[in-house]
Amino acid sequence: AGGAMVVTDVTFDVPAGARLAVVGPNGTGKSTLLRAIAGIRPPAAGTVRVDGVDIGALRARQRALAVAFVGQEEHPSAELTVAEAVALGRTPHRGPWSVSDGAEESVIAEALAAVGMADYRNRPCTQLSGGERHRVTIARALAQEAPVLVLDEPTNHLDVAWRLRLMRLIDDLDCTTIAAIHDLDLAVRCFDLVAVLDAGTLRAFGPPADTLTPDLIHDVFAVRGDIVTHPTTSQPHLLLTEATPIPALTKETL
Ligand SMILES: Nc1ncnc2c1ncn2[C@@H]1O[C@H](COP(=O)(O)OP(=O)(O)OP(=O)(O)O)[C@@H](O)[C@H]1O
Repeated sequence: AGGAMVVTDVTFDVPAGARLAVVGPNGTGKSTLLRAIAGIRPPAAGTVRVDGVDIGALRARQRALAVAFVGQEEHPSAELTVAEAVALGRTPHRGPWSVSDGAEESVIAEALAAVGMADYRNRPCTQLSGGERHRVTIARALAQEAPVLVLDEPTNHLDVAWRLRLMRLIDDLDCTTIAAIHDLDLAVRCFDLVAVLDAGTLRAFGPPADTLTPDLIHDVFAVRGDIVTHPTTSQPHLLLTEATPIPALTKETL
């Protein structure tokens, strides 16, 4: 309330099960949009519907059953063990008096295994690296088993191998996934749809090849984007370089 509108005029539909990458320069409104989608900070105007239901009208528990969210700098609570932090994802599924049973335990174990943290289950969250903590918060969201998973820059803190594993994981999930992502090459290769935000409005929306064109990349990000073919796999990749050629170092400039 009282704040300026950060994101305006954004309307799109994501088919169930699709993977949507939200891209755009820093400060363009990606986190704001994702928080609105997840119902964390409802929009001042407009609605977000999951399977036709306005999530702004849901109580917290129903909302948590509909959408799982991982924030950009979210950390598991320090006093919890890894397994306890992931178990929090099961809270909306539990009745007030229910205790954890075998089925609950197996969901938690599966989520931990998906992010490679099974061997850390009894470790306090304080004794984790930044990337490990981040993987635990992703496991917590997976354990929530919501039909929509919203991830704000999920590759942050992850090493190169884990960035690619996370993309594989997202690919294997049955749920709809919406992720803010800075790596445009990953957006092109690993997502079905791309929403390009530019200064708080939706600049383009559609399949990666139709949205992340060299012209649009130049316009929105002020860099040069070239689609190149991987020498071994023949897959298209997006190569990003500075828009203006870097002057070659000559004897005179050295
Ligand atoms: N709590 C806040 N109060 C006021 N303005 C905010 C607040 N949080 C973010 N903003 C502003 O809203 C705009 C959009 O921020 P947002 O975090 O959604 O951008 P973003 O696209 O996720 O950026 P980044 O790529 O840097 O994470 C920015 O101009 C930012 O300065």
